[in-house]
Amino acid sequence: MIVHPELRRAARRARPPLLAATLLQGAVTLTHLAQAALLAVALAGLARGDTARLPWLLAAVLAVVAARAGLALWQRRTATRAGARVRVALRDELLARLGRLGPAHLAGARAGAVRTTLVDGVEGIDAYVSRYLPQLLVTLTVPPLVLAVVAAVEPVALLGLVPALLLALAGPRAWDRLLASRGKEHWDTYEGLGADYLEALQGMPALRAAGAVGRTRTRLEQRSAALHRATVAKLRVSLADTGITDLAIQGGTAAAALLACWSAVTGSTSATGTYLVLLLASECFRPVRDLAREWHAGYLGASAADGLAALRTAEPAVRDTGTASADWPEPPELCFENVEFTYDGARTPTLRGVTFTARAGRTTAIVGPSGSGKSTLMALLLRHHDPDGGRITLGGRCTTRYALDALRRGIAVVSQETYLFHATIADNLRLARPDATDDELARAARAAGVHDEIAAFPAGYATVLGERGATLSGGQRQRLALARALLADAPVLVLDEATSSVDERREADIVRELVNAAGGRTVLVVAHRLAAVRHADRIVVLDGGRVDAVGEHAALLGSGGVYAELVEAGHDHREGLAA
Ligand SMILES: Nc1ncnc2c1ncn2[C@@H]1O[C@H](COP(=O)(O)OP(=O)(O)OP(=O)(O)O)[C@@H](O)[C@H]1O
Repeated sequence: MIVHPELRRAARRARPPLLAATLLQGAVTLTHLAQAALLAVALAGLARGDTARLPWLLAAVLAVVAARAGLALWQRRTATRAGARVRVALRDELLARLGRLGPAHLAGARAGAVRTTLVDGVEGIDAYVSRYLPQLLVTLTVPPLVLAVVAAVEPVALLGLVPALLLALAGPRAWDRLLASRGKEHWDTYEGLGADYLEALQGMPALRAAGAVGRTRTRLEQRSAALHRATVAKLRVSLADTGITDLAIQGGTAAAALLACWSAVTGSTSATGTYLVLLLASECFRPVRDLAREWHAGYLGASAADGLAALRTAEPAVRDTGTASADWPEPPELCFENVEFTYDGARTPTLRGVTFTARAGRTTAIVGPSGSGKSTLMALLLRHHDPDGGRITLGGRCTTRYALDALRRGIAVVSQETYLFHATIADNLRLARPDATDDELARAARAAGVHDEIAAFPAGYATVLGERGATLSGGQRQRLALARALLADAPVLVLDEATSSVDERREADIVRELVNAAGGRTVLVVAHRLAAVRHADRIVVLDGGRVDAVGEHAALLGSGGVYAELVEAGHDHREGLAA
């Protein structure tokens, strides 16, 4: 009888249908009691040779059976509705929470584990809440009622029923802690296996390239074997639990029957009373038996409760306390003012006193050696983290004063990791703006340098992409993501290595086209290859988390320093390739 607070909280979301399902479950149980009473009267009549009322009694039994069938169907439907309400509300809440947690949380969590919690964990909660909980309430109320009736008819039978009932309900509680820990063990293994499989599937090209497919298969087999062991261990405890319940039920029923027969033989009870006790003794345990059955359906939910609670209550890396909307009348100016930042657990700061301004409606490039902190700057701008010192302002206001959703909607981002969905090209583009016309799609795709290729596909914009855009080249994927960002029509556009999969000559053209298409937006371009950013209005050079220089291409090149070294390194690399 594990009632985790998370499960109680889940149940509160569907109180009315759950209450109705519980009452209907109670009504179904009462039909069993009514049937037992009618049969007891009929059997007692038969024993006395009185058959006059028999047809009526049998007709009443049939009516009760029919009523039960109807009530059971109604109950099942109501419980399913309650379960669906819990499931939908819980998934919505968890997805919203994941959205708020943002990439900072996902960097530390495994996608497969989160998927398992969201899908299987929530399904388990549904079974627990819609099936186990109503049955639990019925089990706690109906048997005492039956005992009261038995006490009125044949008190001595209580000597068999009460201890057995107490044993059936309280005995398995001794296992609760073990049951909970085995359930958790099983859930953790299950979650880990799900995460491993997802990772192996997504990383198959890398595994194949590294010749590691066989090793991964062996590891997955070991994980599967561990899951099998955890399942058996869990079942063993669960079966011991069920075994005790069954033993108590059978012992209690037999003892009550013997005591009722003894009363009948000694003549201290009427025939009707004896039959009633015999039949009620079995009915007294029916809810307990049903509870044991529903427990197996709800056990997964009870095991997943910790994981769900952890996800639901995980704290985002930043607080969403701002209220300002990000509807700037003009593209906003962006300022980094003395920004300091160190990742959790890192020994050295990633950004040290970064100060620069990206002018409104202009293109600012951020360049620097690998690891200099370019992507971290973008992560701070989008408030995946907040600076430890200094501040970032957009349109003259600190980013923390904007509502997070509004801020992120105001900044369209294309990063080096694009995500395309298993849907048509048009659907993928319209993610950014569902009401965009076909002409607007084509215009954005043209600016991103991908329209001609789309038009050359037999189905054009109706071409269905493989999962994660697997049926496109890396460059095509990036350019589609660029088109999507342009369609979003946000006043600030961030291109974080957005064209790294495009060949160098094409990259410079695309960035130029994009900046034209961005038409007065405030654009930030992070790029390794300097050809792509040499025409930017302003270039910020980062080195080791500090701003090394700010200026235009020619001036930066002329003054030597890190920028000139980067340009030089680019030349050397190209010459090396050409040689
Ligand atoms: N989530 C993280 N947790 C801890 N350290 C991180 C995290 N992300 C980045 N870092 C560290 O912060 C530093 C800056 O990384 P960042 O990705 O911002 O550099 P970058 O200039 O964008 O590099 P690149 O050009 O290679 O993409 C690196 O030393 C990196 O190891």
